[in-house]
Amino acid sequence: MARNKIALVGAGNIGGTLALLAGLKDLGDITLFDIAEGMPQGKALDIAQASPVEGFDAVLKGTNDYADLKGADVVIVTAGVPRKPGMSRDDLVGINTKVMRAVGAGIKANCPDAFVICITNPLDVMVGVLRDAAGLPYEKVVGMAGVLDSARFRYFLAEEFKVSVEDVNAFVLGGHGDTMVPLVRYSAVAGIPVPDLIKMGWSTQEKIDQIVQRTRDGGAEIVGLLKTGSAFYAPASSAIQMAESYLKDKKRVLPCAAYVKGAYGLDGLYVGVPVVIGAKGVERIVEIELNADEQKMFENSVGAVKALVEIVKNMDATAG
Ligand SMILES: NC(=O)C1=CN([C@@H]2O[C@H](COP(=O)(O)OP(=O)(O)OC[C@H]3O[C@@H](n4cnc5c(N)ncnc54)[C@H](O)[C@@H]3O)[C@@H](O)[C@H]2O)C=CC1
Ligand SMILES: O=C([O-])CC(=O)C(=O)O
Repeated sequence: MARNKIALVGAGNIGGTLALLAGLKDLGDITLFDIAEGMPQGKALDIAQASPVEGFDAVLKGTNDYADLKGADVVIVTAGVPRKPGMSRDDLVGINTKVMRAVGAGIKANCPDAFVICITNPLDVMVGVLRDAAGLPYEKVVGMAGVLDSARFRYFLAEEFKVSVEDVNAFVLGGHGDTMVPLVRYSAVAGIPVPDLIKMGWSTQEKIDQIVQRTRDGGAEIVGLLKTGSAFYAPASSAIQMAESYLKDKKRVLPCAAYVKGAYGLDGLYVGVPVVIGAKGVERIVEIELNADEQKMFENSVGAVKALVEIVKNMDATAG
């Protein structure tokens, strides 16, 4: 059987990490695309030279030509600009909208059958712009954020409870911004809900509230430490988990920015909700019940995403 082909559009911090992880996990052949000349070629060669040591067989190619996306089964998009300290993700909307349109056109022309995972920020809005530019079916274009936000939440909870990260389940819904909604009620250790663990004296409501806030600020915490860019190891791991679920038809239930029409009372918007990812792409939107508080927070987050969608529309109107 021929190997799958993974195309990475954007070969920067996340793109390079994605290429290494895809190799280590034997996901297939890897093409690294970037507009910077030489850089994707250099990273591809470097990772190829790690393959004999790590023991994986993959064709690694670096390129500046969209035609090399032909035949890609999965495309992961990180092209664009990351934020620096003092900026919000939303400040990237102008510059990254232009990049998403160029990338979408490249995907449309070369690999319209691929499953596309967008990572570029501001995520929920960028995945919509990318989808529209690529013209792919909605279920084949999805955004990565919820897996990352939930991983941060899980990590902080595991630290607090002094248990393995593997035994902590948690969900973060909504847009990938300051309004994201870490769902305490749906978070659990080996099936024991966090509210029960508080009753059992494992933690306090106050500490859990602090963890919720640290999760919301998770990206900014790393931007503040790195100073020159944003997180890239955990974002790359998160997108690879989504790609693997598609390629292996694992049907993982993962929080992703998916196109929601009907569920959650939404009328067609990309926003973070739990979905099932399998061979058909986003195979199902999982509509969980939200209590009044959770619903209010979710609506607030949806409102923030919609406001940014309007900004993109206004940019277009102004540009004529
Ligand atoms: N969704 C999420 O949870 C997360 C999203 N991000 C976002 O991911 C994006 C990438 O982050 P990094 O890899 O750290 O940035 P980076 O700056 O290291 O890499 C971005 C790459 O995109 C390339 N690029 C720029 N314009 C391009 C174009 N038109 N076509 C192709 N390539 C182009 C640049 O040359 C650069 O190599 C940023 O927008 C960042 O905010 C970062 C972390 C988490
Ligand atoms: O904070 C940022 O700009 C990058 C990002 O989205 C994250 O790490 O969650």
